[in-house]
Amino acid sequence: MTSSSRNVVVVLPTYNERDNLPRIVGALGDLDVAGLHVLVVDDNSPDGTGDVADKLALESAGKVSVLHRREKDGLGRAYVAGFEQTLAGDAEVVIQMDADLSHPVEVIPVMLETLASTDADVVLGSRYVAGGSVAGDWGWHRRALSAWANFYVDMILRLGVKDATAGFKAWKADTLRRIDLPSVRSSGYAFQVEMNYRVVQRGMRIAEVPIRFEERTEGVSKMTFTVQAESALLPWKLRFGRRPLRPHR
Ligand SMILES: Nc1nc2c(ncn2[C@@H]2O[C@H](COP(=O)(O)OP(=O)(O)O[C@H]3O[C@H](CO)[C@@H](O)[C@H](O)[C@@H]3O)[C@@H](O)[C@H]2O)c(=O)[nH]1
Repeated sequence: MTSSSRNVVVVLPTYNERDNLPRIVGALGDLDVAGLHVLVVDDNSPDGTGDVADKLALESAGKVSVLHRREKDGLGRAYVAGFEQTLAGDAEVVIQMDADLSHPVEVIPVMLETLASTDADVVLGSRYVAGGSVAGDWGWHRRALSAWANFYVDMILRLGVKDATAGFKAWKADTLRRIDLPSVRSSGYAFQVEMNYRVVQRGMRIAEVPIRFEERTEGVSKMTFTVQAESALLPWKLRFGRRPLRPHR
């Protein structure tokens, strides 16, 4: 395996993550995963995250690369751009994770093992299966909002997953190839739900492995009212819109 092999590509979307990025890239570099590559997708962050990413890429001997986008366009579209660039290469697995260290890098080998040893088409890091948890500093309102979001999504879409809004996933590259990525429009929580919906709609299987979700210590969440409103509407659009939920191959 050479340093430029890219069997497993971790896609990290960044918007104002200057302080977090070196830490997460360092933690990923310490993992014992053959052919692991990191693709940072930065939306021209005003805090200079793009420059930090370029420096990390220069120092990485080909293990880190950067996709610069012109302006902030939402987490969902940043992922889609990163996935599309990755699928043009030879990756077998694509990991999606936040760059703010809220997702535990040490679970990546578990996710890879689950993808390799089960019939799962995608594995998600779940806060709500046995063994999963959220950081103790989550206030009651955040816990309630997250629990409500999952209840709401399950009530409308019946996706069969405990943590439908989770943002930490390991995708078989072929699973992503079977999803019509250019037509994915949503962002934030809604992006996670829409991607799960696409998987289930195509008769593919989602597995969940437990994670502990940590609260970010640097920078701020980009969650806005618009993102929350989009998330509230999306399940109805998926269920009753022009692309209703119906498994097909
Ligand atoms: N490139 C780019 N990156 C973005 C953008 N918006 C957010 N990001 C990046 O996407 C990651 C997550 O953004 P946060 O704003 O920190 O998300 P959150 O509120 O903590 O929500 C997370 O957890 C939810 C529940 O699991 C998820 O539903 C949600 O998608 C996200 O993963 C971070 O690395 C952040 O820099 C954007 O417009 N462009």
